[in-house]
Amino acid sequence: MNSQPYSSTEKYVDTRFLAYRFYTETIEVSGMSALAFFEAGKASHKGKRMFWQNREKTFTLVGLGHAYTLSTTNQHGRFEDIQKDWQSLCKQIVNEEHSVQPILFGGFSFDPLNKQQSEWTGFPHAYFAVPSFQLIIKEDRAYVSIHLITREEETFREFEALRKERDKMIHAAQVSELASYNKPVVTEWQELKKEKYLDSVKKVTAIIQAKQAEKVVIARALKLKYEQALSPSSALYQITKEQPESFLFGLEAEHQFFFGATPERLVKVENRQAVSTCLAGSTPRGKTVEKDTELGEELMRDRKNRSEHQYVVAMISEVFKEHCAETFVPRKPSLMKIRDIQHLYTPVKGSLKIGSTLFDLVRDLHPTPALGGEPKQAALSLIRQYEPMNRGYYAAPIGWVDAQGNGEFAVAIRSALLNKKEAYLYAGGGIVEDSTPESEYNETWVKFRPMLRALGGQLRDES
Ligand SMILES: C=C(O[C@H]1C=CC=C(C(=O)O)[C@@H]1O)C(=O)O
Ligand SMILES: [Mg+2]
Repeated sequence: MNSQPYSSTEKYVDTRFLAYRFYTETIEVSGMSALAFFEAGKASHKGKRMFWQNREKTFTLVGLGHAYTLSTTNQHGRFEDIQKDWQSLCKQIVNEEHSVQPILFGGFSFDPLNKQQSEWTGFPHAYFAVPSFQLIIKEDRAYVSIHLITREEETFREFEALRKERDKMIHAAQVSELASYNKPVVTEWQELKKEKYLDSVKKVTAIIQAKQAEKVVIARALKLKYEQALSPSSALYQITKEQPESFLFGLEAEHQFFFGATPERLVKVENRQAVSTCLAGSTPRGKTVEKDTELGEELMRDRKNRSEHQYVVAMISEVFKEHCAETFVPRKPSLMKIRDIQHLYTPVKGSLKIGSTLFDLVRDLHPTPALGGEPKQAALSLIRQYEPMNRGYYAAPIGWVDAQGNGEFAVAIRSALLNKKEAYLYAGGGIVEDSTPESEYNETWVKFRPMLRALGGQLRDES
């Protein structure tokens, strides 16, 4: 089954990987908590762990250790580079597995051309890894795979050592009492560059009114400080408990941990069927059913929010038409209601054309006008000019791909970066011609809520 990765899309072949052998071995294990397995990797794989759970909760992935990492400094061809290297690596897979496939997990930064100094010291502009130990939970069954990618001829001993380590971590994850974590205690709070943010929204709105762009997403950050170093396991525990209806992701890079609970899918490809999500336009949840319904109905009728949303639908539909033989787009949005917020939502579907891949869609979709703006390049340069920060991986594509080119990427919003005893939280909103700084500022508070809950920060009561 692995002999023909990306079967119809042999655009890229690279000889650099010919000397490598990619060994995989999978066993099925009885029920295990993904979080317990993540925690079991702490001693030996801290800084090299990953976590993913899809929105439907039908697919969970934990990766521990790096069998191989892929990165690139090529700012303009980073999506192609990662795809090409992954395809080349997959050709070196020695033994076929039928139950599960090896997975490459990682992400891209939002904008490699943004040169502002930032807190994102551990994260290159493209950062992907094949985990040494991969746990997959799907259809209520759990599988642990070992991956070994090596140029050595003699692998028997190395593989034996990996098996021993695997068994130790599985044992630890199965027998350890399921940890529960208290929320961390915040000692200090900062709204970073609040005045600059408000001023940027004002200026960008004026630029849009002067017809130099149609929509631009402007974001800001909060910085929280703690007495103790923050724990990735604790952060994942909180979002697993509190944000069940979102994609959950976590990615370690050296001593930093980027994680989040995002409702927004960038794109999924399964058996050459592609799905994306247009998500833009927001209002809080109401305290009562009546209030909630009223807020939802107002959102559906609201001119400003409908226009924010429509730019996203138009752009995603355009990209899908390029890469898909048939595209399906509902005529009007519906509401996506999640714990803290309601959004206008339009799913887009299509069947991939021969020659198009998941990475092609990621490259052409990112950033959609839900995170960048319209027109794309003008919006990106306005963000570089006016937004008082460097987004790093916030609002960027995070996700996975398997050896056959199936996979899924989410848009990394409702997210935070943990950096030792500090956390940076990010949120933004779509600026259109009738935006106001105050309402955009209030909207960011609603979007901060999932991460504030996970990280023990104060919630602002909005409704
Ligand atoms: C930019 C964010 O959200 C985007 C996604 C959904 C709704 C949005 C909005 O209504 O402005 C944003 O475009 C964020 O959560 O930081
Ligand atoms: Mg908005």
